[in-house]
Order: sequence, then C-alpha cells, then structure tokens
Amino acid sequence: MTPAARVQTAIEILDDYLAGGAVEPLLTGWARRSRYAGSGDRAAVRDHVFSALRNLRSFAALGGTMSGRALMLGALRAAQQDPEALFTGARHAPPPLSGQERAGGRPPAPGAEELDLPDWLLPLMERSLGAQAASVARILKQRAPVHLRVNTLLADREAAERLLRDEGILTTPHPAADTALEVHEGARRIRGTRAYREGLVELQDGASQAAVEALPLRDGMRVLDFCAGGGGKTLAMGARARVALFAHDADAARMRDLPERARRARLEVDLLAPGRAGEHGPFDLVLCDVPCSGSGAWRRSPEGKWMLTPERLAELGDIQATILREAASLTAPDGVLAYMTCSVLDCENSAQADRFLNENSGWRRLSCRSWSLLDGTDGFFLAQFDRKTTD
Ligand SMILES: C[S@@+](CC[C@H](N)C(=O)[O-])C[C@H]1O[C@@H](n2cnc3c(N)ncnc32)[C@H](O)[C@@H]1O
Repeated sequence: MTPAARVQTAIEILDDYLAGGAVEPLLTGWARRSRYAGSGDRAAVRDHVFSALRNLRSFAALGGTMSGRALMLGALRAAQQDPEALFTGARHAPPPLSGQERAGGRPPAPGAEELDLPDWLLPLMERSLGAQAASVARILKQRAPVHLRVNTLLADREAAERLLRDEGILTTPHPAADTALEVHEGARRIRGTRAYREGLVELQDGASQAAVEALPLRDGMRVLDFCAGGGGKTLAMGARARVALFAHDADAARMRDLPERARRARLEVDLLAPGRAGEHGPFDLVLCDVPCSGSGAWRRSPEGKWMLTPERLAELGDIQATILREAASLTAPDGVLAYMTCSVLDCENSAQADRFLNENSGWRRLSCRSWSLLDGTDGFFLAQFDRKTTD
C-alpha cells in the first residue's frame, strides 16, 4: 500500500469508530478483508488510527471538524507535513482537499482540548496530579513504550537480552524493576521469538512489574490473584517466589489464556471458578488488580479516554470497594491484602484506600505507592493492608 492508501484506510476506520464501532474489531475486520495489506501496512494503519485516538480533540481542531478525514488532516498538520502530498485523489489515496478544508482548522484551544482530555476530566486530573497534570496528559498523547518482564525462573535479564538480540530485538534494562526490559527495535516481532515462545519473557509494563516486586512474596505462601484476567500479575508473582498460586476472576472467560501462559512460564496455577475462591481460602496474600478507568494506560487503550464518564467512574468506585471487601474476607488473619490500579485518578487510588479503611475498621494501611507516567512507565498504584493487631 502507498502511504496515501494507508491514510485513506485509517480515515475509513476512524469514520466507523466515530459512528460507534469498537476500534480493535474494526482494525481486525479490515485486516481480514484486505489480503493485499502486508504486516507493514497493518502496522502503519494501526499507528495512524491509534495516534488519532490519543489526539482526538486536538487533531479534530487542526483538521476543522470531527471526522476521519479531518483527523488525518489534523494529524498531518500537527506533524507539520503537507497534507496535499497525500490527499492527491490518485488511486486509493484520499480525494484532494476542498477549499473549505484548505482554509479550515485552527490550533487547539489551551486546556482540555489541547491536552486531549474530556472537559470534565481535566479538573479531576489536576486534583489528582497537581502541577504534573498537564505533563501527564501530554504523555498520554504519545505512543507507549514496549516493556518486557524477564521470567527469572528461566533466565536472568542479561541472558534474556542476549537471546532477544540474536533474534533482532534490541532492548535495554528499564530502571522501574529488576526484571524490566524496554524494547527499542523489533517490538512487533516479539511474539514470534524463541525467548517469548519458551516463556523467558512476557509483555508487561515496568510499573506493573515494580508493583509485583513490592509485594511481600515468600516461599510457601498461598497467594490469590482475585482479579486475574489474562494473568499478567499471577505469572509475575509466581516468578518471584515458590508460592501456591490461585487465580480467580468474576468473568472466567478472561482467564482463557492463563493455562497456556502458565505452561510457557513453567508455573502451576489453580484456576478458581467465579465466586468459589472462599472454598480454597484463606490466603496469605490476596491481590486485587481491580477494574478501573485505565487512565494510567490510556496510551495503549486510547478509546478508554473518550468512553469514560463521571457515572462510570462512580460505578467503578463502588465495584472497587466491593472487590476489596470480598478480598479482605479471603485474607488469612496475618495475611496481606494488596490493591492495584492502572489509574492516575485519586478517587480510584488513595481515596479508595481511605474508603476501605473507613468502611473496614479492623484493617490498617501497610504501604501506598504510585508510579508516574513521567518516569517512563504506565501510571500505576499499589496499596497494601493488613489487619490491626489486638493485644
Ligand atoms: C485490570 S483487569 C485485571 C488484569 C490482570 N490482573 C492482568 O494483570 O492481566 C480487572 C479484572 O477484574 C475482573 N473483575 C471485575 N469485577 C470483578 C469482581 N467483582 N471480582 C473479581 N474480578 C472482577 C475483570 O473481569 C477483569 O478481568
């Protein structure tokens, strides 16, 4: 495909997204229908679409309106590229610019539009992040780095780096965690490498790794990942100590890939049916990696930024409180309850931890920590609790 044809495809996918479609199925559907598109084309179209979603408001301002065509026009103007070079009307290219398009567009207004946030969210970000809110919002407009977690059961970080380098994947250690590598070249080929297929590395952001590193994992513990999903944290915990690992999720289908991932990582994980974790408890450590706004990871899932509403955020807050209460009841008397989010919003982080302590008087906070997008990872939060001792 020519660069112009890639832009035209992105325009069509963005129009379908703006009409209410979900972006991943739209991209997958296009790739399936378009046998002529090679892996480079698919990657380029995906990059155009995701960049437009991260910068939706500012690109629409620069392009003159909210449409696929205006978004790509805005993207080119933001990158100071001449749109006329691609909007040529040649075969598969976008039709030439109209006079109105040529004259239209304006710089994004300072504030939420320029920072590519919904209006209602900017004050919340400012309350949560103070003077860093604008810098964090600007990082959310960019593409996320790719991080790997080295499975230290199978290789140390240097050996994993060497193996990856042999297959053309260039990495450097990331300071967030002892196990973290940042990928600089070959990110799209990782799943095909021997190191990945044989379980030596997993894709996982550095902050998630660091949060697991901060858990008090010791050999012999019984550990429950209460919101296990695909099992990223389950596997990271299993690699840190010889623990009995249990995974649970309210939606069992979310754990579909976990057995295969565990096999690759040479770990054993007991999958528990929804609502049946109590039959296997209590646990020395219960981790709740709760459903949240995902605001710390909006570079990877930028649609989330535009789907979130104040009502949904309030609903998530109640879900988080309910999960914490349930998970507390599964924690052994001298056990630890860990709460994680990939959010930068205080209402899901410290305020949620405070709410738990207010509503559950027998517990105290052991630690509380957040990771910032400014340090090159996703935004992430961890609070740990244990029971107050009565003497
Ligand atoms: C942030 S994701 C977990 C990601 C996962 N820990 C990982 O590292 O790949 C949150 C998960 O919580 C699950 N969930 C939602 N409500 C729940 C509940 N009431 N009890 C347990 N799990 C729940 C969701 O199905 C989702 O898989």
